Amino acid sequence: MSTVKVRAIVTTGYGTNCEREMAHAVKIGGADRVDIVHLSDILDGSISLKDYQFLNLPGGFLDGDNLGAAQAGAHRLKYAKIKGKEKRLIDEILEFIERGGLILGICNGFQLLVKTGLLPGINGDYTTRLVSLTYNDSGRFEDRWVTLKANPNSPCVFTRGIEYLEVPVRHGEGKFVTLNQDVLKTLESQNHIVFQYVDPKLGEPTQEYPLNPNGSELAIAGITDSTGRIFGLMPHPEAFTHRTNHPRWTRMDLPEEGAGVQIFRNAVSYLRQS
Ligand SMILES: NC(=O)CC[C@H](N)C(=O)O
Repeated sequence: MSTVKVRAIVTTGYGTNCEREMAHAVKIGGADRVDIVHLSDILDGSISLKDYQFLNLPGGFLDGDNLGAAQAGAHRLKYAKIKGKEKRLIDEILEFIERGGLILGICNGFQLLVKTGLLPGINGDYTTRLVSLTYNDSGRFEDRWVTLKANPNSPCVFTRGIEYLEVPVRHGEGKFVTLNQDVLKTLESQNHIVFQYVDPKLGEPTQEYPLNPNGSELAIAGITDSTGRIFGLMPHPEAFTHRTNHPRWTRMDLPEEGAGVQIFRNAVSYLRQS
């Protein structure tokens, strides 16, 4: 039995609103310690990512979605220096990745990962911005349950053993787009695509609304970097930790634990073994 203690950090502040849900999911996923930390405490140097192996970026409305969801937050991450150090937050995150840490960005956290260039992280390039998340085709905030299909060939450590997953989305800017067709082809051929929105009856990716709630290219709901250790997705697995979260729980025979927990359990197991 491995004795590695898994320490997870969940960031908050500046408009984040899913930190408690995410911390709860990480906890029942098996982490030994879960700290909810204000981004300002990292920026002022009082908390360091060095003390953690699992970085969680939750959903919300960072800076009120000003300039586009997570755009202002991405600038802070890339350009604000940590007090008393010559380092920026992004440098601390790059060191964290180098040390083998795991990063999970959900919804606003995913938007933050793509807008900084940390994803798609093709062949270790964590600074070039190649993809984005923009306004839903419907032109409105989408708050509904969707069905996802996992790519069995993706290196993503978070989705091991998952074939399909039902989870909610709640976003205004969830449409996944790429800079050009070459980027999209690379994501596909190098298995960066982790989750796609599917028609639950057919089990295949769909562009049909509302099964695909935002019009994402190739129905993409989540992607990973080349190592499989950085994962971002628009839907919320942390919002399905208990059977009563499911909209049809009174009519279905569901296990006590919600299916979203597996994402967090996989992360913790991976860290225990590494
Ligand atoms: N739930 C979320 O994290 C929402 C993200 C972002 N504010 C959007 O509406 O797209």
